[in-house]
Amino acid sequence: MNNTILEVHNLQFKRGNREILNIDHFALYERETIALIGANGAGKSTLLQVMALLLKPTRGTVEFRGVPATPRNALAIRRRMAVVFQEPLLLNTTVYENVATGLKLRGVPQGEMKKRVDRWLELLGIAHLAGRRSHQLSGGEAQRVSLARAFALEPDVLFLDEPFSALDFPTRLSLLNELDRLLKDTGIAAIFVTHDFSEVPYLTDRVAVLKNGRLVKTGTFEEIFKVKPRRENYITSLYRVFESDAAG
Ligand SMILES: Nc1ncnc2c1ncn2[C@@H]1O[C@H](COP(=O)(O)OP(=O)(O)OP(=O)(O)O)[C@@H](O)[C@H]1O
Repeated sequence: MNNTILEVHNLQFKRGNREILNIDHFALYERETIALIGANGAGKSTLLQVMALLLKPTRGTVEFRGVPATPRNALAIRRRMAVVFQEPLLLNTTVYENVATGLKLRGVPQGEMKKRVDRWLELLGIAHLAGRRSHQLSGGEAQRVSLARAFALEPDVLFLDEPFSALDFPTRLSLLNELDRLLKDTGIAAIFVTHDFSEVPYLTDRVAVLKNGRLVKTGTFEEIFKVKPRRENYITSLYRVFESDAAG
């Protein structure tokens, strides 16, 4: 995993006179998942949006596969990326159309588009909801649609900004597990923003810690937390008990 897919150099982002980000260097490698963690207001969402070319840095560069982003190539680079936000931000239409729209806009031919939409609805367990309108979905279902929409674009980089923080624990747990498997299967590189440390062991090859807009540490889970990553915790165990009771 040593090829860099996304890199920032000498990055600064200001709002008015206030410096929000100041980062010398940060890189995401092919096939890796980075958990970007930090307290509220540390600058995680801002960094994610700068890397996704949704916000322009005040200083410094964002490079995609070694090529610095410029106003001329930004759209082409953005088309190699997909973003999933905390709010699913679905269009007021069917689940199928929500997943298909981005592909239509990118000129994917009809046959290929249908194949991709069907595949991702199936992989995210929502094929039965294809004809359902977005306002008739639960929060967990809506976030599955948002993930299907992002994966169907077959991006090189997926940005996830606290995608599950509004969901209940069982839903969050199953989506974290599924997302981990899908990222591994597809090899899509990802940056996963969270302020919930219990989510970190699920989606992490490396952890990056942001504090007051500065990157204070990057390393493996073990290097950062000095313990081995364990997904099991008492809430998971409680949930299993509840599940087996419900089943019995
Ligand atoms: N649109 C905006 N206008 C002005 N200031 C903003 C805006 N968006 C964010 N900020 C400020 O920028 C700083 C970084 O915000 P950001 O949302 O990136 O942090 P975060 O680490 O993602 O926080 P959280 O975990 O609460 O989502 C904060 O001090 C925030 O108040």
